[in-house]
Amino acid sequence: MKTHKIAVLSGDGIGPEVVSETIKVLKVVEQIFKYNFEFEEALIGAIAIDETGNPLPDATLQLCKDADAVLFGSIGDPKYDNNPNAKVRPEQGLLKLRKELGLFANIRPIKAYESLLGKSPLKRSHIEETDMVIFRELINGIYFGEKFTSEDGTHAYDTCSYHRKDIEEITHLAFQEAMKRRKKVMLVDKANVLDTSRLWRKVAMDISQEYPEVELDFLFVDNAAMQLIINPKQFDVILTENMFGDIISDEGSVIGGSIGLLPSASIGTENALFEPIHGSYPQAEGKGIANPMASILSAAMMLRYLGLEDGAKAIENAVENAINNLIVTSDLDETSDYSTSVVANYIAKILLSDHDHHSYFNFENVLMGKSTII
Ligand SMILES: NC(=O)c1ccc[n+]([C@@H]2O[C@H](COP(=O)([O-])OP(=O)(O)OC[C@H]3O[C@@H](n4cnc5c(N)ncnc54)[C@H](O)[C@@H]3O)[C@@H](O)[C@H]2O)c1
Ligand SMILES: CC(C)[C@H](C(=O)O)[C@@H](O)C(=O)O
Ligand SMILES: [Mg+2]
Repeated sequence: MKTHKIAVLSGDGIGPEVVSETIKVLKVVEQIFKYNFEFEEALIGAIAIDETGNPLPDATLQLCKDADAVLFGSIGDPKYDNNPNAKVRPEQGLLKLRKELGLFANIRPIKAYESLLGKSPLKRSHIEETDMVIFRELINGIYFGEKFTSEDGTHAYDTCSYHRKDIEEITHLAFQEAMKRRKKVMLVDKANVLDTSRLWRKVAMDISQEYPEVELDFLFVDNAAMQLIINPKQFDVILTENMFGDIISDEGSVIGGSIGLLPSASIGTENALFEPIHGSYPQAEGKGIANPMASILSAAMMLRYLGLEDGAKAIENAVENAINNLIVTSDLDETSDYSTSVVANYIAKILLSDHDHHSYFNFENVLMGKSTII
């Protein structure tokens, strides 16, 4: 089996906690399916600023370019969030990495798990059977346009800019995904106000000609924010620009019950990075309460991207088993006191019990501190 080189960027806050649990799960999958992973860690975010002055050191970027895939945790720190004057910020590391790797499509699946329907603040009848995927453009738009702050700090602007070529490729991906699903693409935009949105509509209409079986529809983002709450079942594939995608995906996470469940894949032509959609959740750092599932499910998306479908499916099934048995962190069940690692250990145990009985018993010993196979 080919060796897959995986760059591991744990980052800040809960990033290192959820990523180390994910690697534990990946090592179990590696053993079961005889995969061969080579993990190499590198700095990004606030920790990279502390250690090198740069939120994306050159060595990190090079490692990611050379890797078969990047596993990313989260970045961000209150010392920057609370200081609008900071010139260097952790988020710049992630944005530069996405841009340098050409990760134009951020794919964010959202679904309502049957056993969590009662855990969402939204009504069960509204959310059951929801199954959608957001295709968020990731390396253009207002995040990357010209920016300005005046010397006296009284004037600032950010510019939202798109070229046709920035929209085409992700639009094709969204239509191709729709062909495998319920054949519906919803473009979320603000075409009643923004020129960039009108360009998105034109490009989507043109490209839709190549996919006659797929129904293309349009929704203004303000209405989309409401529809996501009152009737999320209507969505199959949502296609949208960078900032709208950022906002509506956090909103959509409420359907599943917690943002701690939502994975994502950021795909480019040459590279790919896998990241939970949540941030560094600094309030939880070191407490062992962060939900590791978004990160573990991002790793499943990584395996699928690497062509390791068996491992991907096995992880998704094991996570679903944990969810069905309510072996979840407190974000999904306020009565739960299962920690980040207890949840990940359970997922690892299920993988072993489903696929590798011999090691399963060893793993029981590991959990009881009697062995160190993992
Ligand atoms: N991709 C990223 O690395 C990323 C994404 C978003 C925010 N950020 C950064 O993270 C920092 C904190 O931002 P924020 O508070 O707005 O967003 P956040 O996603 O870190 O946390 C928002 C809330 O979501 C919940 N949450 C998030 N992750 C969770 C998990 N794994 N398990 C359980 N609950 C979870 C918590 O209730 C938390 O208060 C900021 O510095 C921000 O810039 C980074
Ligand atoms: C941290 C930030 C730059 C990032 C974004 O806005 O893209 C985050 O919110 C995300 O959703 O990945
Ligand atoms: Mg976000």
